[in-house]
Amino acid sequence: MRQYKLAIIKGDGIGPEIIDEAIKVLDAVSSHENFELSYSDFLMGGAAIDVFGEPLPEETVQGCLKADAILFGAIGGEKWDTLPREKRPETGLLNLRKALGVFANLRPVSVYDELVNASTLKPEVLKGVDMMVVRELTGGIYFGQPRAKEAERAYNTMVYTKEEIVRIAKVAFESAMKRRKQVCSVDKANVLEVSQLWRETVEEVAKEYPEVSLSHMYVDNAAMQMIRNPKQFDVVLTGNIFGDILSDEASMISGSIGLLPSASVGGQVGLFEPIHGSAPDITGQGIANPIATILSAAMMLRFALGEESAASRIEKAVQQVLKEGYRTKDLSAYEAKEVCSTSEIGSIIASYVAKV
Ligand SMILES: NC(=O)C1=CN([C@@H]2O[C@H](COP(=O)(O)OP(=O)(O)OC[C@H]3O[C@@H](n4cnc5c(N)ncnc54)[C@H](O)[C@@H]3O)[C@@H](O)[C@H]2O)C=CC1
Ligand SMILES: CC(C)CC(=O)C(=O)O
Ligand SMILES: [Mg+2]
Repeated sequence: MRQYKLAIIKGDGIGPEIIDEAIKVLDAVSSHENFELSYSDFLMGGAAIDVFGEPLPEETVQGCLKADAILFGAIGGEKWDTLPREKRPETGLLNLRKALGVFANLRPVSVYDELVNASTLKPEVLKGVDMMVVRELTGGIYFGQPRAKEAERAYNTMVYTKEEIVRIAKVAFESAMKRRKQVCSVDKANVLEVSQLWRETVEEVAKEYPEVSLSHMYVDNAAMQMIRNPKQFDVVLTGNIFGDILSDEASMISGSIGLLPSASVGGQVGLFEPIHGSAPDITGQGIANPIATILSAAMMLRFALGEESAASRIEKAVQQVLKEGYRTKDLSAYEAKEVCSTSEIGSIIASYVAKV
């Protein structure tokens, strides 16, 4: 029997609630598809600060490096917000991504027919949206030096090397080759030198992919175009901060940030994480939507473990459950037959895995 070792990082806030549901679904699909998963828990973020005094213990990095894949919930919360930057949960996540070398974050955005009314956008604008945001994840302004916060002045630096741009651009073009063969590179080349290098380099990489059409868009326009006409996008290639912001925006095309999964790849081991954070405002209420995490687990099965059939079984189960009108609170206003708790919808999806 095929066996895989997973590192599990539940994290903070709703992290443990949503990961528990993803594991329920993984257990259901593995028994059905005849492979075995073993889980090892590791601490990170605020949970690790409380135990070890640091957000990313070495034990967690080593455990992750030994795993076949990592499933991650979310980190952060008010309790740790006053700590200096190096000690914060968010820095732990950035450092984990860097330590794993996962420079490419793939964030697919699509619209379920059943949720077409869940967005504030019109159904005709939404129907058929299918885009892939390819976000650079281990460079840019979140990592650049120098950085400092002084009493009267603070600064960060956005840096990209040509090598970093080439490798993420290749991921975007390879993705486009399997899709509708269009890449829209999003930058701010009208004001930022780093974006000028980004644009020139993406142009160079494009020459290796003559079948793919490349366009460029400034990030402010891209934010507007995503709402005006999201169907125009196939692959959106962008840097760390722009991709972070645009993908949260894009989640509202789907209807809720609780729906969007992601795969952080390109390193030794893949990290699979919902795009949202730890949602302290709803923690412990049993109302978080676990679908983004469940779909991240599906991406993990596909990209890290090569279990395509299991991955698509999970995706079909999620679709069927939404079709039948089961909704968590974030989506409850939209043709809900039944409003479910986090745990209820996880169990329903797990039970549908065998039926689809
Ligand atoms: N990958 C990660 O672990 C991330 C961590 N964070 C951290 O999370 C904390 C909260 O950050 P926010 O800016 O509030 O962003 P957030 O993504 O945690 O929440 C934004 C809003 O979306 C809602 N939401 C998020 N996930 C949901 C889900 N699965 N189901 C239903 N509703 C959901 C929340 O209730 C909140 O109203 C901060 O400490 C932040 O630094 C933020 C983003 C990513
Ligand atoms: C620590 C943050 C950069 C996390 C975040 O918002 C994200 O990766 O989407
Ligand atoms: Mg974000």
